Amino acid sequence: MTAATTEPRVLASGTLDGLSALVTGAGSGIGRAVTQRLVQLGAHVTGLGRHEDSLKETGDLLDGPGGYDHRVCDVRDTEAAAAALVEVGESRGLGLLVNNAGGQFFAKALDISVNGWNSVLDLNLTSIFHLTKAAHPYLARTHGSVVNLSLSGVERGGMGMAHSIAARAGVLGLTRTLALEWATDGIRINCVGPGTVLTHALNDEASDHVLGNLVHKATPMQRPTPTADVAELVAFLASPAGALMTGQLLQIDGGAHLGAGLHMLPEAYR
Ligand SMILES: CCCCCCC/C=C/C(=O)SCCNC(=O)CCNC(=O)[C@H](O)C(C)(C)COP(=O)(O)OP(=O)(O)OC[C@H]1O[C@@H](n2cnc3c(N)ncnc32)[C@H](O)[C@@H]1OP(=O)(O)O
Ligand SMILES: NC(=O)C1=CN([C@@H]2O[C@H](COP(=O)(O)OP(=O)(O)OC[C@H]3O[C@@H](n4cnc5c(N)ncnc54)[C@H](OP(=O)(O)O)[C@@H]3O)[C@@H](O)[C@H]2O)C=CC1
Repeated sequence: MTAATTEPRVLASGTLDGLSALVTGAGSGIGRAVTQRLVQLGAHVTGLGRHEDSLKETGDLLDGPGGYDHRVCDVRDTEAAAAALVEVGESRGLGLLVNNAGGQFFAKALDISVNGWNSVLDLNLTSIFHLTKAAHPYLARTHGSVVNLSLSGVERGGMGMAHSIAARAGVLGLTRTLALEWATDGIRINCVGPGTVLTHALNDEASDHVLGNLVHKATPMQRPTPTADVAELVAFLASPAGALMTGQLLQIDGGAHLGAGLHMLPEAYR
């Protein structure tokens, strides 16, 4: 199954002129699409990830008036990730942090070891707490924002994803709490919950049969979420049009969170 090619380009060019952004997991999939769109709209993006080659490839694919550089870093090394962010903040300021790096393995809760649990929680929750906290002084200066990549259905549960759902529900709680605590600092923080996005990463994790179930049975609109749609939503939240959006979970999923979603469909992950 291959990704849809829809390219929503709704925001006007120049919308993010001068914005300084940091995107984790910028070397592939959603993170790469977000980086591409932010740069098209005029932002300067620093991409973070563990693999130099894929981060460089993102840079090679960019077209637009903004700028791009990258840092190789594992976000689970919370000190190194915070240091990379501070370097960006000190050198050119920071107006947007996109916590996109994440993922999990699919397993029933009874088959998840303590180590497996911790590795997914470290990646999808703890790293976000540390990086977002490190961003506070810089975002306060710019009245900037944070976008956390979450999951469609995060408020309901997801078969085979106990660790990941628990982590993302934690991120949602963190998001709503920081939206309250940091509102008077002028900082906004939101979650975007994509449905099935046919990135290479998901294709590697799930069979065509599973992907077919996710798209055709678990998604009322019966189509996957294109990376470009997610990217446009992230850009919207970072733009002046999103100036009063904070503490939100925006699910961009063709209705998957409503009830026909994977949480209702045990066979979705088999
Ligand atoms: C089918 C439903 C689809 C839902 C819709 C879509 C929702 C979400 C989509 C996406 O997120 S798309 C992106 C998909 N790609 C990924 O998620 C890949 C990312 N995964 C990883 O990077 C790694 O798996 C990890 C989660 C970071 C773990 O990596 P780490 O290097 O820390 O792991 P290990 O050291 O190898 O193992 C740690 C621990 O975990 C246990 N474990 C690993 N895999 C499995 C498994 N498949 N089942 C059970 N347990 C597993 C492993 O055994 C280790 O535990 P111990 O053995 O030491 O106890
Ligand atoms: N695809 C989908 O259907 C959906 C995805 N999501 C979420 O959206 C986000 C992006 O997913 P997607 O683009 O599909 O997946 P990808 O695997 O393509 O993207 C994840 C990116 O994060 C980076 N990354 C992973 N672990 C680390 C780490 N420890 N430190 C730094 N960077 C890391 C990876 O690069 P590298 O390996 O080089 O470090 C990779 O570029 C994830 O959080 C995912 O769970 C949510 C809903 C649905």
